[in-house]
This record gives sequence, C-alpha cells and structure tokens, in this order.
Amino acid sequence: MTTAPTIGVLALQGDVREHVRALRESGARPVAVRRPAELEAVDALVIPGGESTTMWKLADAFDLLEPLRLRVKSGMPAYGSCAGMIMLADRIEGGTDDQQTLGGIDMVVRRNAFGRQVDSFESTLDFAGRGAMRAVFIRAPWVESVGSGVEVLGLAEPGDRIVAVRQGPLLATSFHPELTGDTRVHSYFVEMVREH
Ligand SMILES: NC(=O)CC[C@H](N)C(=O)O
Repeated sequence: MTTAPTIGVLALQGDVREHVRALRESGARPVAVRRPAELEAVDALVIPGGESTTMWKLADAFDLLEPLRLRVKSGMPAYGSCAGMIMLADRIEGGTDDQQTLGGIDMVVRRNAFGRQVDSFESTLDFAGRGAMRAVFIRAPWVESVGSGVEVLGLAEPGDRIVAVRQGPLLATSFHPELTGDTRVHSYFVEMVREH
C-alpha cells in the first residue's frame, strides 16, 4: 500500500479525537466510524477505550455489532485500546452476564484487573522492543492468558502483567497511547496495516 491507509476510529465513545491525531501523525488518513457504510469504507479500525459493557450495546444500537464481527473475522486489521482490547478478546473475565465482545484474539482478558489495586496509574514499559514508553492505565484490563498464536508485545508493573498483544492483523493494549503524545503504538499499527 503506497498511499496513506484509511483507518477508522470507532466513534461511539472514548478518546476519538486523540486517536485521530495520533493516526494522522503516524501517516494514516483517519476517519470517524459511526455507521455501517463508514465501516465498509475503511482499511482498518481503531477501537478506543471507554466502557466495554456499554460499547457493545452502543455498537448493537448503531447496527455495527455484526458488521464489526464480520470485518474482524474477514481479516480487517484492528487495534483495541483498553475497552477496545476487551472487545477484541475471545474470552473475558469479570464482564457482566450478558456482555458480548467481537472476539478475534485468542486470549482471556480480565476487566478492571489493576483496578482492584489502584484505579489509574502510569508505568514505563517496552512496547514491541521499541524502547521505554510511558503508558497510562485507566481502570485497565490485563491479559490473563493467551493462545499459542498470540505474540506478547508488552508487560507492565505491577506484577509483569501482559498488557500488549498481537495476533495476525489484530493488536491490543491495556493502556492508552493516545494520551501521552507518543505515537509509537499507532505507528506500529499503521505499519501492520501497510504490510497487510
Ligand atoms: N479506560 C477504559 O477503557 C476502561 C475499560 C473499562 N474498565 C471496561 O471494562 O470496559
């Protein structure tokens, strides 16, 4: 792909503007996605943080849940941050009884996992071997376990928990890279989309 890839940002809740800015700085053409037709037009999608229990209901109300599942299943690159990570998990712990995800990454994600110790915090971690990075966690999940096809891209204190993973065209982080002005995670995703 030689031209800038068109990357959607799911705009139902969360830091849409910040993701748009980080994607633009990383060489992509970002667009907000709220409708099925907008989803169809993108090469890839970012799913921001928010509240995963609300996000799937909003996606359902906007007639996006099934189209999202289909596109993820058919191999569209997607990057989920925090609640977005939960949306990309095949299995979750600590969800509500009726909670649904899109799935796609063979992992178990525990909701509000760090939250039992502390609500929000910052940590420094190495993302995908690209050097030390400041990471912001807000009522963040962690990855409890991963299947053999999942690459672990980052661990965080406290507890050396898995907080960044990739499986094929799907990327997920427990933290919010859109809040620190460090575009390395978005650049990594844009590279994934270009190589796709
Ligand atoms: N900042 C976030 O996205 C928090 C995630 C939220 N705790 C959830 O379970 O969906």
